[in-house]
Amino acid sequence: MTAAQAPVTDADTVIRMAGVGVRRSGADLLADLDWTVELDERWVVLGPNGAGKTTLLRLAAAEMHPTTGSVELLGERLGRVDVFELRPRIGLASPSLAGRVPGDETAHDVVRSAGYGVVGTWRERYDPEDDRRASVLMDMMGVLRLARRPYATLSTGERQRVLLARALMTDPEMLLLDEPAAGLDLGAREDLIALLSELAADAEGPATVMVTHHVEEIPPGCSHAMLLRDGRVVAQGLLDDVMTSENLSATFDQPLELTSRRRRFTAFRR
Ligand SMILES: Nc1ncnc2c1ncn2[C@@H]1O[C@H](COP(=O)(O)OP(=O)(O)OP(=O)(O)O)[C@@H](O)[C@H]1O
Repeated sequence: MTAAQAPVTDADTVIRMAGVGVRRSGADLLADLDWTVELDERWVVLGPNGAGKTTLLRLAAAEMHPTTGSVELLGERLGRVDVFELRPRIGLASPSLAGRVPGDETAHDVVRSAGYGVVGTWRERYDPEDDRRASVLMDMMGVLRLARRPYATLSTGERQRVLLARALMTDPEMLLLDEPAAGLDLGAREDLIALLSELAADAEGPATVMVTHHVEEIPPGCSHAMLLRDGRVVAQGLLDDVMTSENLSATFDQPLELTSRRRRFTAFRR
């Protein structure tokens, strides 16, 4: 391979976006976005409703293509790679995925089918190792006792844990979480944040990108942050540099005071 043919991304870069724009119906959902995520980084993406967070995550999940610019995921350029080969290397838990799970599917099947990049068991063939791994992950997430329950009968918090186990099923190189704490009660939210914090601390764990609306949900151990507003980056980089009252105020377009205590954030209007 000549130098010109060599992949532009080094092995530790899991996401590289350059000059990315996404345009739909004449509107810029994302514009002029440059972003690099390394294997050992744990990102949070924060912004108000409609900022473009889910669009960004869908690009990172190889679920859509940019209108302009380039997206490289795990060393492969979107548009030049078979996304069906790429997707099992990416763990995704998102409301849109949750909405596609057939209600009568058991929790165990929801987790196990991730290896095939499908929701809903169809004609896949599973080996005992798939079953074992699904059980180990469900145990880790505290939902093993619910393995035989239909997904539709689970509570919001139980579903989130099942989806997290599913996202980890393929031992992904990157983990993408879209509002994992949405709809959880205080205890379930704190349990989830503790779990995400543990994952973040695992040096062998995947690069992680978590989308949220709430600074309270940022798990200790997050290393980087991106603040988005109207499809544009307000600030991005090391968490401590990005998470300031000024940046947060600019992102949510109101005077906000950001405080942190024991590696957790709170924000309120001044
Ligand atoms: N196909 C489309 N055509 C036009 N606008 C769209 C389309 N899809 C999404 N949008 C708009 O793009 C913007 C960004 O959407 P996106 O779902 O990425 O935002 P978000 O930051 O995840 O929002 P939320 O926090 O409310 O989930 C929104 O204003 C949405 O209405």
